[in-house]
Amino acid sequence: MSVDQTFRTVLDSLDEPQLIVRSDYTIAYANQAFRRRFGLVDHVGRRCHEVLFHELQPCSVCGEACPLDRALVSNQAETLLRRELVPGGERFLEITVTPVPDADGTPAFFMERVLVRGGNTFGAGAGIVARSPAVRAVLQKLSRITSLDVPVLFVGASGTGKERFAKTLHENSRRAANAFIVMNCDGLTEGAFEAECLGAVDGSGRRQGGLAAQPGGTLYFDEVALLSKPLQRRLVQLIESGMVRACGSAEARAVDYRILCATKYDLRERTLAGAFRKDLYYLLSGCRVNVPCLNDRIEDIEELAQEIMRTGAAPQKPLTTNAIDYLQLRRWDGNVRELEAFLERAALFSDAEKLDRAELEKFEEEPLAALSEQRRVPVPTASVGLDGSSEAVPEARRRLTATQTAALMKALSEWNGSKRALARRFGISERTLYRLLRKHNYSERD
Ligand SMILES: Nc1ncnc2c1ncn2[C@@H]1O[C@H](COP(=O)(O)OP(=O)(O)OP(=O)(O)O)[C@@H](O)[C@H]1O
Repeated sequence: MSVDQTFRTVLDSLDEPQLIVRSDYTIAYANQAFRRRFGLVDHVGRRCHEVLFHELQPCSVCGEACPLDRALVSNQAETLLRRELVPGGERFLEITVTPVPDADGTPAFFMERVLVRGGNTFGAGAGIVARSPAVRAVLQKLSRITSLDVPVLFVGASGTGKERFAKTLHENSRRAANAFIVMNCDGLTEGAFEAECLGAVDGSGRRQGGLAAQPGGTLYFDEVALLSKPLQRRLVQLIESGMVRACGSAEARAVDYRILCATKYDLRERTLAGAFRKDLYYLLSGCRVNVPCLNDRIEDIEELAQEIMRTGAAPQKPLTTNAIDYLQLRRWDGNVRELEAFLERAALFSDAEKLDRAELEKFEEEPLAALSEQRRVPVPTASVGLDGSSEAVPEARRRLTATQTAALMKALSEWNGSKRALARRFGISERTLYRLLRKHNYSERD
């Protein structure tokens, strides 16, 4: 059964997410509302349980009731409410499956309407992609601390989404209606800090505006590791007392802001080296949220890619299944920001109507990771608290996951270039590549 253009147009005009599904659960069509709501591009041929619940087996095999199975037997519409645990809470999917009979009365296909009902979902509606366990764990952690006013330290490599998660925390907190202010700590002067917090000095020597005048928001210190020593002291005062005092003034003013900080550096190392105040380290490290590298959350890549296509500045172009496979197997040492830049470059400059793997490969650049490795740029490593406790800080890992290794072995059979170029493409050293080849008994004949 194929879905003709007129039928597609009708389905796309509906506001409710609808799938057209065959009795073997494969999707013949997903309307625009569905694709928008569940973030799908290449859906045709995939099965509804994969798309909705990320299950490889049909729901009934996984011990869940299936409205399609029921509709097959009853030959009438069947509705089911399915509870799902999602980051920070739960949600309910109301699924109604309606058989559409052919001329002899047997179901030719099924219409499957999927509505998201109620539930309390942290980050819902904020466009946060959280299919991977790693990001779900982050949202879970954030949901626990959203109502507290404690300072939070976001730790993760550049481009992983520290600011995005911090903003989501703000938007889910009681401070959501007030400002979310970003302070860039790199090169921040005491004067600029005071002006931001207490307002600018007017002609009569009085301070006007500033955060003290618009209380109740969230203050995000971007790259807190680079804050100067005098400002570190003032940040300690701000966290401990909620007050800021202008230099040379006896008067302190309350700055009612929740403090969030972020860094890609190992703060413990900086503290041990004397570059970061111990008291500030302890104030911040109590509530630390590690934001994982994109290489450690490949389950998110498909939806992120679609989100980027949908919201980016470049013209929206569909990504084929092999393009998604490629994005999932490639390394992203520049994290989500690199994915955004790569897809926007391809969407902007490609002449093709849709982007497949071959088209994407045309827009590859020399991986920065290879260059930075040559220059020995330090990357954040595992962090151990001053008290001896340890927590893994995301880092650009040099090891491939099992899926990536399998992909590499597959890519090798089609690869025309040098081993060196292949190793670079996968972000590993040539030595690691040869070690993997030996491990997998790969010979040139293969
Ligand atoms: N889970 C996610 N869902 C949707 N978008 C995401 C997600 N994670 C990251 N992003 C996007 O990735 C981009 C980079 O995020 P962001 O600027 O917050 O990174 P960062 O870690 O603060 O980077 P830097 O340390 O360089 O300041 C943003 O466009 C952000 O919206």
